Amino acid sequence: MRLSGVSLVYGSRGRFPRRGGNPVEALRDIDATVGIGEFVTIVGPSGCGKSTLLRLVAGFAFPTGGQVAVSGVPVTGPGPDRGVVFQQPRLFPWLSVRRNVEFGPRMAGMPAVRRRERAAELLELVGLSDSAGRRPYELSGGMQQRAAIARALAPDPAILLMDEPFAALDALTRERLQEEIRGIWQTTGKTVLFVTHSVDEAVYLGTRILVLSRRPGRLVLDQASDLPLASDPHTHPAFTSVRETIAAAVRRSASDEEVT
Ligand SMILES: Nc1ncnc2c1ncn2[C@@H]1O[C@H](COP(=O)(O)OP(=O)(O)OP(=O)(O)O)[C@@H](O)[C@H]1O
Repeated sequence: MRLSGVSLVYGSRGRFPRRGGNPVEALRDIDATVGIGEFVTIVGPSGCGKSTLLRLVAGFAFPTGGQVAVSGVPVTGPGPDRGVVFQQPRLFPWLSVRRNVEFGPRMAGMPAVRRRERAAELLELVGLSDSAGRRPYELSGGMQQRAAIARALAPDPAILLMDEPFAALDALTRERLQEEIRGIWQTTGKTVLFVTHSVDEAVYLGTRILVLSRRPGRLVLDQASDLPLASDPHTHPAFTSVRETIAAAVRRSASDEEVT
C-alpha cells in the first residue's frame, strides 16, 4: 500500500461540501509505504485526520491531492481486498452472529457450504464458536467487536483497516482484545492499519507507528518497533523507550513543534 503526497481538504472542489462552512484541510502531503504483513498503528492528537487517512485507504473518501494505491492500483472505492472494523461494531441486528460473518461471502456469491465453513473457521479464530447462533444484542461489547472482526475477515482481505476498534470497550476487555488481535494478525499474516488515540495501544500493537501532527495532519514520525512478538511487549525493556519516543512525538505534534 502506498500513499504518495496524499492531501485532503474537506469542502474543496465541491467534494464533501460543508454547508455554510469553510474548507477544512484534514491531511497534508502524506507519504508512506506499508509492506505486506506489517502492523502499522496511527496515533496523533484528536482531529488530526487519522480516521480520514483510513477512509482514504478504505476507498470511502478520495484525496484532493496525491494518490493512494493498493497493490500498485489506485484506490477508486471500497473492495474485498480491504476489510474495515469501526469503533462501533455495526453488525446487522436481525442476523445471527454466523449470518453476519457470512454476509460478505454471501454477497460475493460464495456457495453456502463454503460460506459456513469460512464462518466457522473465523468464529473459532475470534473465540465465538459457542455464540454463532446468537443475535448481536445478546452479546457483550467485546463479543460484538470480535464478531465485527470476523465479519471483516470473511472476504479474506489482504488488508485489515481498524478505526479505534477498542476505544468504546472497558479496560479489561480492551486489553484482552489487543492480545487477541495480535494473535489474529500473527495467525493470518494480514497487513493491518490501526488507528488509535492511545500511545500505549499504538506501541503494544504496532510493528511500526506513524505519528500525525495536529490538523492538518502531516506525518511527523514513522517509527519501526522491533519488540519481540513471542512475549508480552509490556514486559520488554524496549517498550518503555519506544513508548517514550512516541509519547514525546505526540506531545510535540499536539503543540505543533516540528519533530526531528
Ligand atoms: N465529512 C467531513 N466534512 C468536513 N470536515 C470533516 C469531515 N470529516 C472530518 N472532518 C474534519 O477533518 C478533521 C480530521 O477528522 P478525522 O475524523 O479524520 O480526525 P481524527 O484524527 O480521526 O479525529 P479523532 O481522533 O477525534 O477521532 C477534523 O477537523 C474533522 O472535524
